Amino acid sequence: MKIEIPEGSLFGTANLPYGVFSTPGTPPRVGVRVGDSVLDLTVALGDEVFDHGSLNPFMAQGYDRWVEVRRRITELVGGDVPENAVHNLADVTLHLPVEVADYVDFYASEHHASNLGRLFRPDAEPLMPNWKHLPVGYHGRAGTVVLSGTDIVRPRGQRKAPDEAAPSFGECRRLDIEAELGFIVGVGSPLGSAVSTEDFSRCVFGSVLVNDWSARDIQAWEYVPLGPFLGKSFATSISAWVVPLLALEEARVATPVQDPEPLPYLKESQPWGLDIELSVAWNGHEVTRPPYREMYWSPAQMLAHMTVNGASSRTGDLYASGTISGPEKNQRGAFIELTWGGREPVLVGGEERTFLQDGDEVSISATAPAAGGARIGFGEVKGKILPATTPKP
Ligand SMILES: O=C(O)/C=C/C(=O)CC(=O)CC(=O)O
Ligand SMILES: [Ca+2]
Ligand SMILES: [Mg+2]
Repeated sequence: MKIEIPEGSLFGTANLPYGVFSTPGTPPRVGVRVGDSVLDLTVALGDEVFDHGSLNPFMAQGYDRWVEVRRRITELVGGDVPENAVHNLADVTLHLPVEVADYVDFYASEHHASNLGRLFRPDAEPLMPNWKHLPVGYHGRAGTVVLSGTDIVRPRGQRKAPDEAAPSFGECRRLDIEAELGFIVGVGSPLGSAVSTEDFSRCVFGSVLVNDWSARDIQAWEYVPLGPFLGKSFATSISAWVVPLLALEEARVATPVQDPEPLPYLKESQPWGLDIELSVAWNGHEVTRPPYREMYWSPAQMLAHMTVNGASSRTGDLYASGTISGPEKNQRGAFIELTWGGREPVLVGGEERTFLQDGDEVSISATAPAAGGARIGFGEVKGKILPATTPKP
C-alpha cells in the first residue's frame, strides 16, 4: 500500500521522526511517523533492532546506520509498504521513546537567564560573571522524565516567600513551565574522554520538546548555593517523537555573536543553533512563541562542555537547552517571566492567570523549516496539573 500524507502535513518525508508505540496485544516497538500513520520498522525493515521498547539499541548503532535507515525509510515511503506495517496514529499507544540514561538541563538563553536573574536576584547583576564563558547547567533526575500526556501532580515541599519569617511545608503555590528543546545522545563517550564540538553530529541522534515543570516557590528557597533540586525533579515531560538531527539540517542558523570569545574547547568554526519556532498553549490558548534561534550557546557547545571534564556520556542521555526565551515579552518560555514574577497576569481565554492552577493543561509545540520550503513538526509535549496528594502521616 501507499501511505497517504495529508497536504501540508508537518510529518512528511522531510521529517520521519522515530517513536515507540504499541497496538492491542503487542509489546512496545519502534516506529516512524509518516503523516497520520505509524510505520512499524520491525515489520517494514525486518530488523530486530527495532523490536524493543526504546530507541536505545538502534541509536547505539551509530551515525552511519542512522543515515542508512533514514534512506531506506524514505525509499519505502515513496513506494509500496506492506499493509501490516502501517497503523493509524489514532489506533496506537505511544510510549516514552528512549530509556533516559542521564538528564542534564542547561541555561543557554541569555534572555531567560537575565530575566530570571532580575526576578530571583534583584540586587545583583542579571547575568552571573561565568555565564558568557561556559554553558551553565545542572544534573537533573532522569527517572522522572515522563512522556507527553502524563498528568503532573502538584508538588509539595518546603517554601518561604521573601516576606515570610520562616519556611513552611505545603503544596507548591507557584507552579510553572519551562519550554525547552532536548537533545538525545545516540553514541556515548568513554570515561576520561571528551566530546569535541566537531563530534556533535556523530553523537547526537535527535531532538524532542521538553517541559521542565518548575515549582518556583520551592526553587527560590532551596537553590542556594547548589542549584535546582526538588523544585524541578518531580517531573519533566518530553514529546513522543524524536526528530532526527538529519531532518534539521535546513533549520541550522548561526548562534547570536558570542562575545567574549569562548575558550578553545567551546569553539566551533561557526557555532550553529536551530531556527525552531515554539508555541505554548495554556488551556488551549497560545500565550507565547519562544524562538530557538535566539539561544546563545549551541547544542554542540553544550555537549562539549558536559564532557570536557572526562565525564562519560551514554546512549539515551538527554540534555535540555534550558528555557527558550526571546527578547520580546511574547517570546518568554516560562510563566514566571511572562507574568514578571506573578505581578503582571496574562489573559488566558478571558481569565487572568499567573502560575498554574489545578486542572490547567499546557501544550508546547514547534515547527522548523525543511527542504523545499516545507515545514516539519515536533508534535507536542503536554501535561495537565492534578491536585497535590496528601502525604501519609
Ligand atoms: O536563575 C536561576 O536561579 C534559576 C533558573 C532556572 O530555573 C532555569 C533553569 O532550570 C534552567 C533553564 O531552564 O534555563
Ligand atoms: Ca529548565
Ligand atoms: Mg525537571
